[in-house]
Amino acid sequence: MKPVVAIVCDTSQQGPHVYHQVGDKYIQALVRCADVTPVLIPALEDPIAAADIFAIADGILFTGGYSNIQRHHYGESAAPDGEHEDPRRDKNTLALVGEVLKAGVPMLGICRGLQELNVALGGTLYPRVHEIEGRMDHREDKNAPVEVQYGHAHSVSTTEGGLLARVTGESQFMVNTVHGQAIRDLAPGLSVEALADDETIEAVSVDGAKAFALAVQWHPEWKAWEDAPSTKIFNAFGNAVREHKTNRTL
Ligand SMILES: N[C@@H](CCC(=O)NCCCC(=O)O)C(=O)O
Repeated sequence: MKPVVAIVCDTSQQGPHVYHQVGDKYIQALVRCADVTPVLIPALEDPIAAADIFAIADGILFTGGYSNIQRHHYGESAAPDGEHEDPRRDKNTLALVGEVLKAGVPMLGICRGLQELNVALGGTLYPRVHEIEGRMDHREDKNAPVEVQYGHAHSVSTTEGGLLARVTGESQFMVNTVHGQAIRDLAPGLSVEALADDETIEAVSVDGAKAFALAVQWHPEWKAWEDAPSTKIFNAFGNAVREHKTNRTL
């Protein structure tokens, strides 16, 4: 049996109903480049216990998502009306991060997932990084075709000797960019794994983690099999998940 990777869903309101959902590109990247079986975890009001998730999953993927983390989680006053938020996802993922690290379950965070890792461990975000002097606009052009939205947009430079540099074998490579928020204060216990030219933190790892614990601000899941660094990130995550499955005692 292949190892299982759990993905906590986004929620969205469709008419009178709440739906739980995960983008297909995350599922495809896990299947094709990590060789694991993805399972979707609904973002319940009363979150499923971490132990119950770990009983069925050998790794956790924290995906990207169009919603923004509610600002009170990182000490800011509420966002203006109309902000796209997903409090249910916040409640589920922010609590799960600490449990994942405590249990030594391998994790990969992508975009919102990186932001969740940072906020869960006590870091803060820029709610609109493009409004900060000297920073680039890291958002996609929503009117462009999706291939352009998720096409290479800027380079990142990896930290020498760091996890991401070892996984990709690269000191610099091109990434896409689809985010309006970004790390402001790095949480204690995280290390920078890559920076953009404007100093935006693009990847982090967890110091002294018991298992693979990497998060990136860009979207390696987008056609991961066509982009060498993306393939390597998912390969490395898959290998860590396989190792955890082999060694776990529960
Ligand atoms: N909303 C946050 C997070 C950005 C993010 O995760 N974007 C992903 C978009 C949808 C997807 O590709 O899954 C921000 O804007 O910083």
